[in-house]
Amino acid sequence: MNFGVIGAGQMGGGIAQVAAQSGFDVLVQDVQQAFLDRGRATIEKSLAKLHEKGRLADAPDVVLGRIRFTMELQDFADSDLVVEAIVENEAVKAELFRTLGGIVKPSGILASNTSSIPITALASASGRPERFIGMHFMNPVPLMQLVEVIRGYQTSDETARIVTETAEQMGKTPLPCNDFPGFVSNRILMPMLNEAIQCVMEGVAEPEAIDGIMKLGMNHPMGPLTLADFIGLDTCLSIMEVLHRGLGDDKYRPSPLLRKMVQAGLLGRKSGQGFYTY
Ligand SMILES: CC(=O)CC(=O)SCCNC(=O)CCNC(=O)[C@H](O)C(C)(C)COP(=O)(O)OP(=O)(O)OC[C@H]1O[C@@H](n2cnc3c(N)ncnc32)[C@H](O)[C@@H]1OP(=O)(O)O
Ligand SMILES: NC(=O)C1=CN([C@@H]2O[C@H](COP(=O)(O)OP(=O)(O)OC[C@H]3O[C@@H](n4cnc5c(N)ncnc54)[C@H](OP(=O)(O)O)[C@@H]3O)[C@@H](O)[C@H]2O)C=CC1
Repeated sequence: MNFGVIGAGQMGGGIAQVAAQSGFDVLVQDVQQAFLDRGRATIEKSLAKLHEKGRLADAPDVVLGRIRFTMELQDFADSDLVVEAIVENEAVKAELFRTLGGIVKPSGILASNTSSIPITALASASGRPERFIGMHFMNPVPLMQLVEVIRGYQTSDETARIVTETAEQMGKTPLPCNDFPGFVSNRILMPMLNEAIQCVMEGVAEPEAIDGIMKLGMNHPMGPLTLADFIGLDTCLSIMEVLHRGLGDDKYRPSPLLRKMVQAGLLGRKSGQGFYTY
């Protein structure tokens, strides 16, 4: 399978890596060489770690050898499946899919790894709504089991079947859902993270105590503020805005502190500072 990935950030890099681990020929695109270099370095580090633990079937070099890096969208003409993992912004994603729809061969499937943006709207932009779907991986992709498979209004049964089988070939567990704001994962997860941020703002407890209470009290692997920093506070804000706008209920209102931190450029782990310093 010719497997395409757009965006070499934390999600795109992880998706490309797992696709290559499964034996697919992978092509990754980003808008600057520096982002491609950073993505490649992250993949190398992750492969080395998995190899050290005996969790890779092939040598890291062999897996890496299946991944090509490019800045040209035209290179995706022959892709069988392209997964988009660029910034969580509907206008930017729609523009990309308008372009990709004119490049990728007609039988190719286009998928978005979006956390919350309506699949049906992106499908319309692509010009091939029956061969468009949400393929939502979890962070960190090499370690997390789930792929949420989101059908848009016009997604065909054939497209859903191919993408489900592909996720299984990647060693993941695909679970289906329909196209509603935030799908299942972020409709349930993100309000909890937002509430934890609101607790910081209201002085209910210090960040370390909030995280500790949720880790020790609920057996969560990471506290909500650590997880928000890990996901990226900009991505968390975008998701809350989609939930608030899409469901029209003030219970999804983004915390003003979350908004302020994003305005200040405190995006969590990826910027070096969020609720914690990295
Ligand atoms: C926003 C969205 O749209 C959707 C989302 O993705 S929401 C986010 C979903 N993800 C989560 O909720 C993650 C919650 N956290 C966890 O499940 C766990 O903390 C975790 C799986 C990330 C890590 O597991 P952990 O038990 O805490 O152990 P930890 O010691 O931190 O890491 C385990 C090992 O994996 C390694 N590891 C971490 N990331 C890795 C990666 N990308 N590749 C390879 N190895 C990795 C670590 O280096 C560590 O190795 P050592 O044992 O040698 O130190
Ligand atoms: N973070 C998470 O935990 C999860 C995120 N997602 C979703 O995955 C997507 C990517 O998130 P994430 O990897 O965290 O984000 P990152 O910021 O790590 O990566 C996004 C990448 O896409 C690049 N990019 C931005 N605009 C374009 C464009 N027009 N064309 C090509 N590349 C572009 C970015 O470059 P630049 O640096 O210039 O912005 C960056 O390299 C989002 O839709 C997000 O909601 C899904 C599951 C989990």
